[in-house]
Amino acid sequence: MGAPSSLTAGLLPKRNLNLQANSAVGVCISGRNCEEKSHHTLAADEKLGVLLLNTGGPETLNDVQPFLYNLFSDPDVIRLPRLFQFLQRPLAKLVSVFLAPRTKERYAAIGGGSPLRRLTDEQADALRMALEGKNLQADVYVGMRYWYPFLEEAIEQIKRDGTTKLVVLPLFPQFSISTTGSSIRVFRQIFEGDAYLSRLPVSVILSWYQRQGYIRSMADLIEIELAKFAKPEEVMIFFSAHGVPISYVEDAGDPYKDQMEECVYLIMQELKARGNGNDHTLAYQSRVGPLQWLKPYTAEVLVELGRNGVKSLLAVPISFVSEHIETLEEIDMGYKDLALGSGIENWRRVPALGCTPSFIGDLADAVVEALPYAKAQQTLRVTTEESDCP
Ligand SMILES: C=CC1=C(C)c2cc3[nH]c(cc4nc(cc5[nH]c(cc1n2)c(C)c5CCC(=O)O)C(CCC(=O)O)=C4C)c(C)c3C=C
Ligand SMILES: [Fe+2]
Repeated sequence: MGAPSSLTAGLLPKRNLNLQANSAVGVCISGRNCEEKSHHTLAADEKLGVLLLNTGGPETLNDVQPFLYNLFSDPDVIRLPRLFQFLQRPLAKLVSVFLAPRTKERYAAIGGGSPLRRLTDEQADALRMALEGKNLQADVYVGMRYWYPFLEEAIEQIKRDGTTKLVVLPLFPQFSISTTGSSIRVFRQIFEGDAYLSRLPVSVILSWYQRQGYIRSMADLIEIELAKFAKPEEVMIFFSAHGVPISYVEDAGDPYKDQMEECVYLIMQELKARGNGNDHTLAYQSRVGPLQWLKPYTAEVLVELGRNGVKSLLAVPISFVSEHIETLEEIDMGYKDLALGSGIENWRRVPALGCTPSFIGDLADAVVEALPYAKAQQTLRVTTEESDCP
């Protein structure tokens, strides 16, 4: 099983991360304690559901502004002091209208919309089949935070289908308040006060970046791309993670940065164990707005590497498991042009994991391992002392 999860090492300080109120879920921090592998049978009358969480993305250019409005209306994306929270929606309107024209151009450059819905549906199908291969019948649902199919719709369907046990699996390897945290908050709000849902045993996988199956799948993809360079040993492996404002980490206790660093460390360890001694670096992309975000910024590091004489670079998107605008446009177009203009001569990018069989198989294992932790009417406690995982 994966390396010890740092999630439990105080990475979710009790300070501000508001995940501790009453909730009808158990927590399985997958890859850490849930060792009993892949052998779980459901009673004949049980109906298992797996809910995949993702952001969603605009499917057409007309969807872009309302998608951005939904995104910036999220108090976990623009975090306002309580006193100013009445400004959230007007601000979301303003920012979404301001950003829409440029964002539309960017979605136009990747074919007129986000592929995220199609790709997530494909992952859901692949996961359902992988579970079937482990003799586990499950309905796999997709719940998007900011666009169709919305999380709320997915939960309605889960109820309509008479689900008797649910595993919640965010498609983000690392936990951030702005991604998994936001979806789980909404999930809990919906569950509270609903008679059926509050009795439904649920297991939430908060992060899974340390799972061996995921780490090995990433290392496989990196090795495949490395082999395409003329001199693989001279390639700089450049991990580019989605950024978040620094205040998330420093003030709100977001474990995202620590998990990201540990994730990169584990992938590099795996590559080293396979005999790859490449240099590597981690930087953060996709900054929006005037705040300071996690540093170093991807654009700045690329320029610096070019200036320092790095000639071959392999970009590895590390916070995403499917292709979307930030891989297809931001990295493949923006950062690639910048790198080539800065002196880097050989550029390649590792594809997102998508439906890579070893990866989907590992997600299926994570689901199976989470099952014993499904609980109803429990307190969702995710700090060191209070995790439900033994
Ligand atoms: C780990 C993944 C992500 C983190 C962390 C994250 C934080 C974050 N994002 C914004 C602003 C935007 N996000 C947008 C789209 C978008 N973001 C993610 C992932 C993370 N976001 C995904 C998967 C998507 C959908 C991509 C698609 O193909 O549609 C957008 C719109 C697109 C763009 O401009 O790039 C914005 C804007 C903030 C402010 C934030 C942290 C606070
Ligand atoms: Fe985002």
